[in-house]
Amino acid sequence: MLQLQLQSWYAYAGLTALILAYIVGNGVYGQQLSLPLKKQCAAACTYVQGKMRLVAVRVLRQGPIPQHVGFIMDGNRRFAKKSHMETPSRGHLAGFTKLTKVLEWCNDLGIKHVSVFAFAINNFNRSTEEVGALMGIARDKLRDLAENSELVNKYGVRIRVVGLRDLLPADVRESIEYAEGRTRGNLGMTLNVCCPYSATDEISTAIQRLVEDVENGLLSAADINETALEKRLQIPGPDLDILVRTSGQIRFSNFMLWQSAKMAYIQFVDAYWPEFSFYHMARILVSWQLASRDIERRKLAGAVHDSLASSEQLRNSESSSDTCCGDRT
Ligand SMILES: CC(C)=CCC/C(C)=C/CC/C(C)=C/COP(=O)(O)OP(=O)(O)O
Repeated sequence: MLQLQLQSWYAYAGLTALILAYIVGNGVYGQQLSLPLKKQCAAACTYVQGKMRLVAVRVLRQGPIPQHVGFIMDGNRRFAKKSHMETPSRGHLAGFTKLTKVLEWCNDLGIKHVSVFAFAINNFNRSTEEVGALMGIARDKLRDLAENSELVNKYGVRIRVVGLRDLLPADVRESIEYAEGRTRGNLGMTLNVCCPYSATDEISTAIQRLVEDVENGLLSAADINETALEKRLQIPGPDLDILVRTSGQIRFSNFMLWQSAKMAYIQFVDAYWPEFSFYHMARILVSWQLASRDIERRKLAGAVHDSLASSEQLRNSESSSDTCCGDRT
């Protein structure tokens, strides 16, 4: 056992030396390194990073793990420009690739619900080419994800798409139905893809549903409360524990406002979405873990406050029904 550990430490030490040699060598003699050697060094770097990530995941899993994390994947076009890509849509493609990585990390960390802002309702105002490219990505990649990815086949990720689906072209809707259908029974992580979505639309649609249910006699007007509205929202599952927005912009852009209203730990990251790294993710998780005891205390206080408020409400409604309407039987 000890021998095995020693051997792997030797391997790490060897690889670290190789990487250092690469960094130093590349800086000093960079032009002289042959291409195969450069490739080998780069592969060694990736290998060591992967191993370090596994160790970090193990350490992080010793602490509390958030149930639901939301991502505003911002900065794809600026990334495309900065990287001299041909079109902004290349940035969105890079954004999708990063999304699959992030889902892998979340799965490894044991996060059960992930929600991502893939397309805002007002993104339809962008150029025809860009909207077309984004629709193409949604059509092809959602099908691909459901069909061929390790995330779905090995880890049992369930895909759900939320938002105003009727606004999407028929071929995109078909892919969505395929992806949702194929992953419906999966019990691993749930991925909510918000597309085309806005939080204010989600809330006003829920209000509309409440009104319809009251009109159809399925709900009494007296029973309208937070819980009744919540049940009619499109994004299921627990409230957000963490909301991450990349690209350095400090705003919510109408994403999951209801679900982040109570206790979401908001994190703005100064990197474009395709640049978001495991290091960013780990740093966010550690700071949430450090704050989590305080968050739990506040949640508890909030729950006590809510239950006091609702019993007060009940008393008031009982006394007002006593005085104004007589019996409720
Ligand atoms: C199917 C699926 C889940 C696809 C996901 C692809 C993806 C990452 C979409 C995000 C699209 C978007 C509008 C990002 C915001 O960055 P921006 O375009 O506003 O960039 P900017 O802030 O630099 O202008």
